Amino acid sequence: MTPGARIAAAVEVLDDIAERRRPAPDALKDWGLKRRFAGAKDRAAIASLVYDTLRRKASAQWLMGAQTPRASVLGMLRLDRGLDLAATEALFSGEGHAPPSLTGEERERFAHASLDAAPPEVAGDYPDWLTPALAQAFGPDAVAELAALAARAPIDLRANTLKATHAEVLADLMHLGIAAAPYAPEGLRIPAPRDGRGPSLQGEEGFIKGRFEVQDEGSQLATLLTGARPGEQVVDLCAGAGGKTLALAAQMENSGQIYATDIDGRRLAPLYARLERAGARNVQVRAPKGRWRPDGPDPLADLAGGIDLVVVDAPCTGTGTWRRNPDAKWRLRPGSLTERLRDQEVVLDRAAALVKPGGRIAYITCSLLPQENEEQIASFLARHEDFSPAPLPPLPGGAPHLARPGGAVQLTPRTTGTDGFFVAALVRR
Ligand SMILES: C[S@@+](CC[C@H](N)C(=O)[O-])C[C@H]1O[C@@H](n2cnc3c(N)ncnc32)[C@H](O)[C@@H]1O
Repeated sequence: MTPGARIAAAVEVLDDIAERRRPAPDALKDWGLKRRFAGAKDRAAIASLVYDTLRRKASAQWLMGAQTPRASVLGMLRLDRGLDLAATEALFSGEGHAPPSLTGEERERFAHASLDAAPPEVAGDYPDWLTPALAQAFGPDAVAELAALAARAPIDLRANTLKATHAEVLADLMHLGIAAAPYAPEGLRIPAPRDGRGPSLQGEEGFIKGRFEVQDEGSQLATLLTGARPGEQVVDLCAGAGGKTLALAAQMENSGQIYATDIDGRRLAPLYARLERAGARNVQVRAPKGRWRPDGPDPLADLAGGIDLVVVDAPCTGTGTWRRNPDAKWRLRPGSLTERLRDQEVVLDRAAALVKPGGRIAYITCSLLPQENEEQIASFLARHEDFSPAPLPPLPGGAPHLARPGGAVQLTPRTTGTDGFFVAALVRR
């Protein structure tokens, strides 16, 4: 496909996403199924155009003065890819499968419009209903924080110390331009690929042998902040596919016991093979039969009141991961925030019943919203008088972060260079 034809394809996929309110991966998959002629490089280039456009959707549309997918792509080419008018006109040539040529107005706006007078939600590329929450979280830095969340993320890996040292994984993957991650001791980083197409890590021998996992540095730091120690009895209450379970197993040096569960047993399915590959031997998967309900059978019933540490990697809006999932920011609705807030209350109350006196809860979200973070903790403390805020272990390498009430921390792309994570610790007196 020519570069122009790839642009036309991206506009078509964005049209589908806008008109049918479809998730970007589904729209891209459908497009690919109907266009078998497109090769892997074409598909990757189109996906990268689509995701980059979604990252900058509000500012691109403002710049071009129109709310169409075509305007969004044009604005993104200038704001994100830094293309000039001549290069853009060469792509929008109107020839073959390329999109139609620029109109006079498009040419004018592309060359001269600016974001100088753009409101915060446009300059920061986020849905306007979140303005009050983000202003509460970041004050005058809200736009800068959200702009950093609209950039492409690097690919982060974690050396699995149950199988290999950090230095060994680094040496194994030198051909990918990898370097040590800035803060997480076992972290490694491949810079954000320019064309959005990362290396195929799943084919690396080191991955197949479990010597490393793909995991954002923020997620690695959050796991360290749980303070899980070798020999402890730990519940990973929202284990999902087990990203943090695997990191916890390595942090605990395969000793003590981790009980991994989730409300939805199906989500735990990939965990069995991942544990095997990673050589994690201190994990028991306790899958519920069907979906766990507060009034149904509890796969953790025998553990009540006896656990040193319950890790609550809570269901949340995922606002902190918008770099990797830009589609999600335009799909998020106030109703889903309300639902997540209710889920978080349920998991936290479930965690409280498992902790022994003197034991802890580590509460983690990948959200930037105070309602899901410090406010959720404040409301938990009001419901559970036997718990108090506890200090977190120091962040490795003096990783910069934002301080939150009760010693909690907020990591952000702008401050820490990671996905946005919130971590708080609570101790049962
Ligand atoms: C942020 S994800 C977990 C990600 C996972 N820990 C990882 O690191 O890969 C949150 C998980 O919480 C689960 N969840 C939601 N409500 C729950 C509940 N009441 N009890 C346990 N798990 C719950 C969801 O099914 C989802 O898998």
